[in-house]
Amino acid sequence: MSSFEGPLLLPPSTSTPGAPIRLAVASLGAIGMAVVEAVQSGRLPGFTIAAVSARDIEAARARLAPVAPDVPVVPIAELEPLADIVVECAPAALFGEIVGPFVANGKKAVVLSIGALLTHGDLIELAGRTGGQIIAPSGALLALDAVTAAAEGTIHSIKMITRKPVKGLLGAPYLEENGIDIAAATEPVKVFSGTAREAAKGFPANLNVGAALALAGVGPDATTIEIWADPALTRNTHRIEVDADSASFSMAIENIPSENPKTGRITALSVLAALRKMTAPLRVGT
Ligand SMILES: NC(=O)C1=CN([C@@H]2O[C@H](COP(=O)(O)OP(=O)(O)OC[C@H]3O[C@@H](n4cnc5c(N)ncnc54)[C@H](O)[C@@H]3O)[C@@H](O)[C@H]2O)C=CC1
Ligand SMILES: O=C([O-])CC(=O)C(=O)O
Repeated sequence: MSSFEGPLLLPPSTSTPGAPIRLAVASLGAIGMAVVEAVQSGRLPGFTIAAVSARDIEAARARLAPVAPDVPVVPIAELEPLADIVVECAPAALFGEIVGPFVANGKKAVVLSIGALLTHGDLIELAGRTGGQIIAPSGALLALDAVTAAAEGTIHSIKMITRKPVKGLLGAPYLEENGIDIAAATEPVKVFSGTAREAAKGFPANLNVGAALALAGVGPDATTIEIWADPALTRNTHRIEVDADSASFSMAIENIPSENPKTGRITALSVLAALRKMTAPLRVGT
């Protein structure tokens, strides 16, 4: 469950009509920095970076200096009063601390550590009570539009097969707990087969896409995940296979890693696309 135990404050605070929507970015890793750079360069009209948080405040100020010298770097607990929306892109363990204050105040949270949502159902309920909203963009995955549409009917089965370069999986608790050593692998190794819930627990920094697929479709216990470490790969690849009463489909994505080898470059772009859709006169896709 969430560690967030803050107050439930109603009604939601709002920004001045016509003013840019104020974004808080937590934190300044591969995704956060890409979002800040895009907004600062004017690629997302109508939005402004109001504040960021980081583990090392001085290092973050130095990182921001060339692109956003005036943006305040503040502790996570100080973000909410400064912004309308938070972009959560920090280690999963900080999820409740980052998202809680925003949804408690009827605000939106765009979240990337989607695996953490499986143990923070209380925050979804909280958002339901306050009028806040938790938005999980497609991130590094594809086809969530078709999965959510199929879920309006009956989905018979959903499976995802993830293949990652070895360095995209190193350090995952599941590997350490089960004594699986992939560092010296010379051919593809199947390291996990189970449910999306088990995958989120065992690979908290590597498999948010499994949790996203589960939440879009039939839930974490009915979604099947297979994970392979493949030393020949340079891209994180995800193939999903869906069988529903409305359609059957299988789709795959090959993600070019960002500066963080666990994270595909497309993830930060999906945040920009999700934010843009919030105010766009035309929305394409569900
Ligand atoms: N939904 C999706 O499809 C995807 C989700 N993700 C998830 O998004 C999140 C962010 O990913 P990346 O940007 O690649 O991670 P990253 O590791 O590049 O950045 C995380 C940042 O959080 C900072 N941090 C650590 N402790 C902190 C603290 N106590 N307070 C504030 N900041 C702190 C780190 O210094 C780092 O700058 C991760 O949870 C990752 O698993 C990543 C890729 C795809
Ligand atoms: O799901 C994740 O956390 C990251 C991922 O697989 C990718 O970027 O391809």
